[in-house]
Amino acid sequence: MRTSIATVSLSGSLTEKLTAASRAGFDGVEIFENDLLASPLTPEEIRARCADLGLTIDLYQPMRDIEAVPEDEFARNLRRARHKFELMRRLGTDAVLVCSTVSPLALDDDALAAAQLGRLADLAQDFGVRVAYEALAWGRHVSTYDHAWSIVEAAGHPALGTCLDSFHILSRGSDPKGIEDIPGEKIFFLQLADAPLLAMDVLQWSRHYRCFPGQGGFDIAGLLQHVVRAGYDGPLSLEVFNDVFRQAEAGTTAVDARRSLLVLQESIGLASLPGPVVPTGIAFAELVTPDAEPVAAILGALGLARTARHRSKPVDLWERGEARILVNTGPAARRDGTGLAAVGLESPDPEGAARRAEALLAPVLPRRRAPEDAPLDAVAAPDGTELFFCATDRPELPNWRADFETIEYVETAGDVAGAVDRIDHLALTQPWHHFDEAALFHRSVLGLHGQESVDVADPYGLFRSRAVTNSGGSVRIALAVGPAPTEDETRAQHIALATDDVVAAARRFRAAGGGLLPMPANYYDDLAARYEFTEGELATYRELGILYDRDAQGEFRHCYTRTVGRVFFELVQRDGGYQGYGAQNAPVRLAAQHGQRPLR
Ligand SMILES: O=C(O)c1ccc(O)c(O)c1
Ligand SMILES: [Mg+2]
Repeated sequence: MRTSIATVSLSGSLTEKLTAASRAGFDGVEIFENDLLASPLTPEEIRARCADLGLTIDLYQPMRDIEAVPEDEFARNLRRARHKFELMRRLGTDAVLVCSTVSPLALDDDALAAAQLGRLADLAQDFGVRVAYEALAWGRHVSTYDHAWSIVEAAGHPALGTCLDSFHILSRGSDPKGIEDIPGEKIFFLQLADAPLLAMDVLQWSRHYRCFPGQGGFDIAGLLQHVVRAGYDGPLSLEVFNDVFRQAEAGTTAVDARRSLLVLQESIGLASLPGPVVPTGIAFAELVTPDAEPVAAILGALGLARTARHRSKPVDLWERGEARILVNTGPAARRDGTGLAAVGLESPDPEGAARRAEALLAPVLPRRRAPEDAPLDAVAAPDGTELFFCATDRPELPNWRADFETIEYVETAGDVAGAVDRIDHLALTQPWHHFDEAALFHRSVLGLHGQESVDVADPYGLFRSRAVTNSGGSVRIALAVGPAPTEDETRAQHIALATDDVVAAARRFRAAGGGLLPMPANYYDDLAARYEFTEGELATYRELGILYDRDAQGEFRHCYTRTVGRVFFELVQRDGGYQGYGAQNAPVRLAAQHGQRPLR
């Protein structure tokens, strides 16, 4: 099906919006009246610009407060409509959206509404225009799709149909099954928007919190299935009013939008994409740093050993069990300081994973960073993190480890208490305007499941986190966004290493000279009130800065290292199937971090 996007969904000037929509691969746009009013371009120029960009103008909108009014008022409305139909002729678009009225002048009289919409359609027909009547969820007398349809049906005019908007339908809790009772050719337009499930005034909800399908809590796929069964064959058009997207870069938002439509179409069999290849583990995390020394000191204290060096680049491999961390001191690091730059995901089919990513508009990175490197499939995540699809030590596939030469190192004793053995999770802080996009990206491109989104208060604002995981939990990525007093802190990432004895791990780390993040005494007093601990247990946690959480399945104990540049490490002990990440403790941890000066 053709895809379209309302200009209101994107930021910038009309030209910027159109360019972004075209680059992302949309077939058409809905022109929002305010975008046209604010544009220096004439309607003819807008029409030409769209044509140059390969975009059709599928809808002009909105026309408001037309129907069910006293005759003298309606005469004025028709006059206004005539002006807009003339404008639409210049724009070269033949469909207009009319929202159900919110005017205090409007009467609760369906017969009058039908008669006046019929007369509007008469006039529209003279201009070759079709009128699509949409029920706003907060319409004065008409607020549900079935009510709007009954008025359109009563009017019985060929130039009058209905516009369905998933937000208005689902926010009212209407049953979308009834859509199948509307003849497909009378559904003149379909607007799609998702939204988080919030209990709030529906107008505010609609104007500020809409998001792209798959990013909220509505069953957009289910609704779309009813619309398709009704026989609708017009465009799938995204109409998303969202405070964040209004400020984000239009190009990125448009790609995010198109990705959401592709996934939506795939979910109901309207598009066929290379299937998801779910990663089975984290092969490595790659840090870049201008100065390896502080990073090496922390990794060493965490019990990892430097085991190999890249054959041609200043990259070291540190490992312990299945926990592998690359430390890259190449040129990128000198530009940007210490940070997490790349993640290797163990993939059953690296090439297939990259094909899906590409089909879902992820930027594909060159397969080789240098001629002598193993050809690895890689894409960039929305936050710029490079994701490598890896096959570690599988003879038939290129192996990233083959790029590394083993170096002599002293094997630290085998089974030490508290040794880390793998990466439990990665926490990737997202730029604030990429949060929803990041969650959809990781779910759709990588085939990971999204866990519940968690909001907690941070000393400097709201900290929001949402984890995506594979079904066994061997890949866990916590996507987060939160304000912080410094730029580095808002971009901080962390690597959580799993151990089966966090107390021993923390002690060893400290004994090896590692700096643990101290936690406030008040936190432990509160823990003592909430849970019963064995004799001495809490004193140990207090001494080491270990945090504690519990869910229905099990327990979680974790502590943090000091930050180096924009990176810190967490030691975690998960017991009995605990599924979370200690979000309860995040405000305390964040406050403790804000009070620390990072190591350079
Ligand atoms: O919020 C509004 O006014 C508005 C306008 C046009 C639409 O299509 C819509 O769904 C909402
Ligand atoms: Mg709408």
